[in-house]
Amino acid sequence: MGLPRVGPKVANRKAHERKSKTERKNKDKDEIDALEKRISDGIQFITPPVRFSELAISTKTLKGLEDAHFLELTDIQKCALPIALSGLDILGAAKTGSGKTLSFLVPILERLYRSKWTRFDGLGALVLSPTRELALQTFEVLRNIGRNHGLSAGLVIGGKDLKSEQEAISRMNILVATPGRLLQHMDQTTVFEWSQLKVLVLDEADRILDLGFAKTVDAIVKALPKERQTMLFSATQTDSISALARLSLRDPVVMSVHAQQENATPDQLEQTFIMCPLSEKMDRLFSFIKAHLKTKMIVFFSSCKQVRFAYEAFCRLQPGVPLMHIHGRQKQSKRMTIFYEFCRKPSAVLFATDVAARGLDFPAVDWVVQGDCPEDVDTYIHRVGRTARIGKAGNAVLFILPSEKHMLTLLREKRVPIKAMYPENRPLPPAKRPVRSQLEALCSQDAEIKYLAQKALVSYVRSIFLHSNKSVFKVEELPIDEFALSLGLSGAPRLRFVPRSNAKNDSRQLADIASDDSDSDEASLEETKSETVLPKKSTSKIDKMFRRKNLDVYSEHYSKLRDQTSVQEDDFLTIKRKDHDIQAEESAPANVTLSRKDILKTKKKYSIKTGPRGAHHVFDEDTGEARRVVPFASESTFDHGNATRLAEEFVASETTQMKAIDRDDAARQREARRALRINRKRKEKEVKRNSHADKAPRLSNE
Ligand SMILES: Nc1ncnc2c1ncn2[C@@H]1O[C@H](COP(=O)(O)OP(=O)(O)OP(=O)(O)O)[C@@H](O)[C@H]1O
Repeated sequence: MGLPRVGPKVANRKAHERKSKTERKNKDKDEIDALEKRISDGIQFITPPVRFSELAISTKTLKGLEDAHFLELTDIQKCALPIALSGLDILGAAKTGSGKTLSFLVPILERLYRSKWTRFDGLGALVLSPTRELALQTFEVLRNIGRNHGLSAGLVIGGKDLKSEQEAISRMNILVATPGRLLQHMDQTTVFEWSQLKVLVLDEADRILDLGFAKTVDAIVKALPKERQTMLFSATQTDSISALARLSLRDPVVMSVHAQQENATPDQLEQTFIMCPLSEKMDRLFSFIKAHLKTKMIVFFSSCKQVRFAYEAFCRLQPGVPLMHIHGRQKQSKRMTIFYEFCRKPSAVLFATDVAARGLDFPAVDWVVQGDCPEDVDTYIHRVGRTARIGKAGNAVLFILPSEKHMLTLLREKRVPIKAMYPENRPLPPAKRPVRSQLEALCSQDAEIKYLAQKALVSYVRSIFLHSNKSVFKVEELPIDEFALSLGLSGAPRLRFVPRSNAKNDSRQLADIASDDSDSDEASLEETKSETVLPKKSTSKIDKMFRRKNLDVYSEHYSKLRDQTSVQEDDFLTIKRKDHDIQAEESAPANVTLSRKDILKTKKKYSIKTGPRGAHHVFDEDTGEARRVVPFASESTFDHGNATRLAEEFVASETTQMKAIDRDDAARQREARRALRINRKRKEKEVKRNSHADKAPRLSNE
């Protein structure tokens, strides 16, 4: 058998293909030579470019940009692109929504194109993003503008099958990745090769460097080749020299595009604050949503528990606008669905944690509402940056407590122009749609809402306790009981970590909190279980009943949460709290096994104060807590009695107790409502008095 004969037609086609391939190669080579010359001549620096077509970039990239309707450069792009295209390292800061993404994606495509990178050359560029959502968004932009190049690009963010990622990753020329998952591949994927890498980008660099990613990023950077271009971009610039040194930037060009401008936030962004007591927040938030039904709004809270409570409670109150919520404890697929759904809706309210605060490009957001005071000015800037993007108008409102008013000074110091929504020297007008009584009703009828309200409260107070800036966040000034009432609860749960003046075990309290994370439902659940619904000293039957009833709710949630969290593959989406003032030494006791002396002390204290004499106890070796040993009854000693009678007796006693609890609950709610009524009337009178005073003729010296 000979070789298969090739017909003249096929041979012609192959020859034609070869010819056009050679022509294409030659054309590319000519273009690359011309581009290299323009770049080395520094032509781009002579006349600052206005349009993408004026840059020294390939026709393939230019076409991709034009097809995506990117024609003119934004300020940061005008500054960064000529420098990045010439291969220099960059440290870039520019306002939110100013177009930083293209400032590094275009240079990546160009660098690989000019190096004649092929799919067989392996990894050429790496973009690190702090969150999966941001990575996905960057990847989409890259796919859009890079479609005419023959390069391969991959998204490495976890949440997907590691094996399938492992197979694909070795073929990728450009990767957009979150640090945790990338490091996992560097460790475990043997075929993954990065020794030729030319460009490294850190998007939202300050966050990647500050918030718990440091070690991961260190490990990644250490493994990458030293000869590379490195670019860092953020809306708020990091100035930590050590952080930058770790990334081994070579004489980076530092650009702070909007540093000279009067404001650190977009000029077309209208920023206001409402200073109101904590106990009025829910009323005012709901009223605000009701007053802006035809708009698209993001409402930020600092923990996912607050997000969940606001979302679930407001859903039941049906404000008349679609409500959504997004936080770090949801499954990745769910977050994606919510993200796209919110993008599509013409009007909607999205309750969110700071997982949505950075980099995400939600189109046409009218309002950013900050339901609680952000941790610092940078977080404020990133949150409000979800609106007023690329020259569009936008509005932001910050709900702030009177005790947090120092934050306003900090904001103004950092050139954030924020003004009061209502005149500061007068009392606030009453909320138009108060929801307190509805929340009360919800809490008493719906165990889930009550559970979420308790958790939201604990989590909020904890977040205030953990914030490092004590001139703004003063946990001791929080009106916790009033806040509890405003959430619909009949009282505040016990909060072990709220500092008390005579607290002897402060370090232990601190340790309890340090071991928790504001966005970590599961971790704090254990604590909340023991703190809020299982007060250790409660002894009445009602207390016991209350404990039993709520434990069911908790345990149901607990198992759901366990299911939910077990499918999450990596943890870097969880917002990690930044440098709060809990020192390592302070937090140590949580994990330290108590000394024998300490255990003996605890044993003694317990037996003297509380233990029944002669009872048999065991002591937990780790915590030193004493438990009474209840002996099992033996077959012979256990009196079974009549099962039906026992059951009837049990049901009867439980029913009596339930009724007692209901009566007690109703009385407490009546009392709370009465207090509210009195308060409201007092305020109305005050407002009336003030308005009369305003209308009264003024005396003048003239
Ligand atoms: N040259 C341009 N012309 C028109 N639109 C642009 C241009 N560059 C970027 N955009 C659009 O502006 C929006 C914001 O861009 P981008 O997300 O890159 O901003 P950013 O500065 O990274 O924001 P953040 O700091 O919030 O992450 C996007 O919708 C993007 O498509």
